[in-house]
Amino acid sequence: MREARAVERTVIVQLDFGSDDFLGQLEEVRLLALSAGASIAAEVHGRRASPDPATFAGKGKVLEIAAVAAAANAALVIFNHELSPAQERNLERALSCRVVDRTRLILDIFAQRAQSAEGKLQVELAQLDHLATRLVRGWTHLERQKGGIGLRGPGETQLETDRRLLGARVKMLRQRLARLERQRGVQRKARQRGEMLNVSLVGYTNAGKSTLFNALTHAGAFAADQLFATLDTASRRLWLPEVGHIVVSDTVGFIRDLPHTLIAAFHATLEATVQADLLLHVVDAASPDRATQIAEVEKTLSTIGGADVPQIIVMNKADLTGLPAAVERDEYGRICRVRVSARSGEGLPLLRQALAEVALAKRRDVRSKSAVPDAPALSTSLSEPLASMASPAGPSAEPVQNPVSSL
Ligand SMILES: Nc1nc2c(ncn2[C@@H]2O[C@H](COP(=O)(O)OP(=O)(O)OP(=O)(O)O)[C@@H](O)[C@H]2O)c(=O)[nH]1
Ligand SMILES: [Mg+2]
Repeated sequence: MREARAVERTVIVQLDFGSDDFLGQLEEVRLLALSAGASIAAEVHGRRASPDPATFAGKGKVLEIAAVAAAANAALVIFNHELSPAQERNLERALSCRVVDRTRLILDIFAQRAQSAEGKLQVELAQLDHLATRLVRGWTHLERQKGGIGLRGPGETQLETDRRLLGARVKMLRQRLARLERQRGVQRKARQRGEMLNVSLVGYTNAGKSTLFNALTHAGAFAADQLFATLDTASRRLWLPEVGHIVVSDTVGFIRDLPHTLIAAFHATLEATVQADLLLHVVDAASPDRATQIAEVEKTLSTIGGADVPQIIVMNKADLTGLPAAVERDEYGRICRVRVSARSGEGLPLLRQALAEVALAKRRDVRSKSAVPDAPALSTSLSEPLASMASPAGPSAEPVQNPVSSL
């Protein structure tokens, strides 16, 4: 949609309202800013009981930010918070430079990354939604002022035109998206009816989903130490010995407080993502924030209808934690957690085995439902791959026979 912009000197502002994860959130906004292409010139932190309604930060803090921004010759101030349109406006006036809040920052990264026609439409829709609230609120604000002094100016006409154009564009984008969604729905139904297992990689941004996707499928998906490196869903077939092909999809990562405009615009894609037979929930096991990140992913999954889809937790980046590859099984004997390193490849045989078990279970299920005549032959072929994989002769078999209980 847009060319990557020139590097902008940026000041990051984060206020502490009593969060128990101030440092984790600070680390995250740094990575977000860098992912958007900003250069971080300075940071301002502070503590407050609650946001100031007019300027979010208090008077003294706003003066401090202004001084820091001027000294750093910054063109942009990023607030790692959600600002109201009025707060944004007031701050821009007080700081004499552009102010971007967390939502707009994330929207900007999405806008830079979108590749597919659908992704671009979704990001534009989210941006217009975001802009619309600002225009509408700006408009009421202006209306009130102008009503007071009884003047009508070009600014008002401009806003009115923009608003009408905006409405038309939003409508057109929604129609185009609906068409693409219908097409995809048809493809998905066809896929789901089959015996082939559909697996989606989900997880917090930067957890290593694309790296794992590449390691499993030998696809060339873009993986980078950036937030939201992936925006478009990519699917590849993965061949598993004794099972055949399964389909694995790599998707957009989740983040704390994913802007609701984005969830709304990406709803169809996200929903399609989680309508898989199995979710591989990839976790950056080396991150000190992994517990919060897991909880955030669970939260997002439940808003997009994915809470009930079977899940295997993949504790990734084992090379950084120094812990060995391992699997953990639930009370029914099904693999529920795997520890791997997508980078070194350690533990991937265990993950493939977990996928094979689920794929075979789905096949069994589909065949028993449709009561195909060759069902008895299946039970033989089913037991073979599992037995051969569980054989102590196989290099990946050992940890499966001795599952660890605390990954
Ligand atoms: N040390 C180590 N780094 C890893 C591993 N897996 C991924 N990474 C690194 O983590 C960073 C993020 O990896 P990606 O695969 O792009 O992560 P992602 O979850 O797809 O991220 P988004 O698409 O941005 O949501 C990259 O720098 C990877 O090289 C791993 O097993 N070990
Ligand atoms: Mg990715």
